[in-house]
Amino acid sequence: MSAPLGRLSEYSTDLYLVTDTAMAESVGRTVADTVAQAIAGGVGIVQVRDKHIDDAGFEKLTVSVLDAVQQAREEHGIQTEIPVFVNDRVDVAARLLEQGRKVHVHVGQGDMSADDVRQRIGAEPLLGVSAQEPEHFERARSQEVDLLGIGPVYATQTKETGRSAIGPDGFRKRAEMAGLPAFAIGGIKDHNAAALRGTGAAGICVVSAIMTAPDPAAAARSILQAYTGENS
Ligand SMILES: Cc1ncc(COP(=O)(O)OP(=O)(O)O)c(N)n1
Ligand SMILES: Cc1nc(C(=O)O)sc1CCOP(=O)(O)O
Ligand SMILES: [Mg+2]
Repeated sequence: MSAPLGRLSEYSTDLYLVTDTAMAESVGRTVADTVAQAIAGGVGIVQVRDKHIDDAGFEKLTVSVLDAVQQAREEHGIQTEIPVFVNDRVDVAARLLEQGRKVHVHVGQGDMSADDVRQRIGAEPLLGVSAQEPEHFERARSQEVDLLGIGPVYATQTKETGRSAIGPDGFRKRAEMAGLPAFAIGGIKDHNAAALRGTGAAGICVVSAIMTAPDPAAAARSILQAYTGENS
């Protein structure tokens, strides 16, 4: 059985986009443009992820994404808020929060601990944690964590995870024991997203299939349809 969505229940959780600057640039787009187009296709959560720029550059990138999200919502009449997560950079997130910008944080097992992140950003922002093992789930349940990213579900070229793909069944088993809203991540494309339907996922996370797509709105729509089985 999947965990209740908790504080995520006010959002559209089915499709979560994690950005990659180099991928967007490789097809001649900015991250902000790609995010705006992906929102038109149904993305409901965004995470800003860039391992190559410094904190000042990352802060600027995140502000450009926050502005693009706001504009896209206005343009497409989207009432539901679209949360923007900062990947890893807790100091940047804290600075943006101090400036009154609404951001959230996602960290992995090798990053700052969830307890320390919570201490730094306060109670209000959402906190996501990558988790693979039962002990990760148990620890996250004892912390103020809102969601888990579990993967890689399929093989991925985007990140060297050092772990084998767990497949939809592996994801289902982990989502069942997680006790927190669980997002599937890793190698998810339109041709394999349907296998994640009914696995207890709160949603699916996608990087390359949207960031490198010639038409990010069409790509998002197609992955979302495959996953939910519904036509938009
Ligand atoms: C939603 C989501 N799930 C998992 C990850 C991976 O996080 P992490 O293990 O910290 O690896 P990096 O993304 O930092 O390389 C994620 N970013 N988002
Ligand atoms: C950032 C990330 N984390 C993963 C994990 O398994 O924790 S897999 C991954 C990259 C996913 O990219 P794509 O959709 O292009 O395969
Ligand atoms: Mg990380």
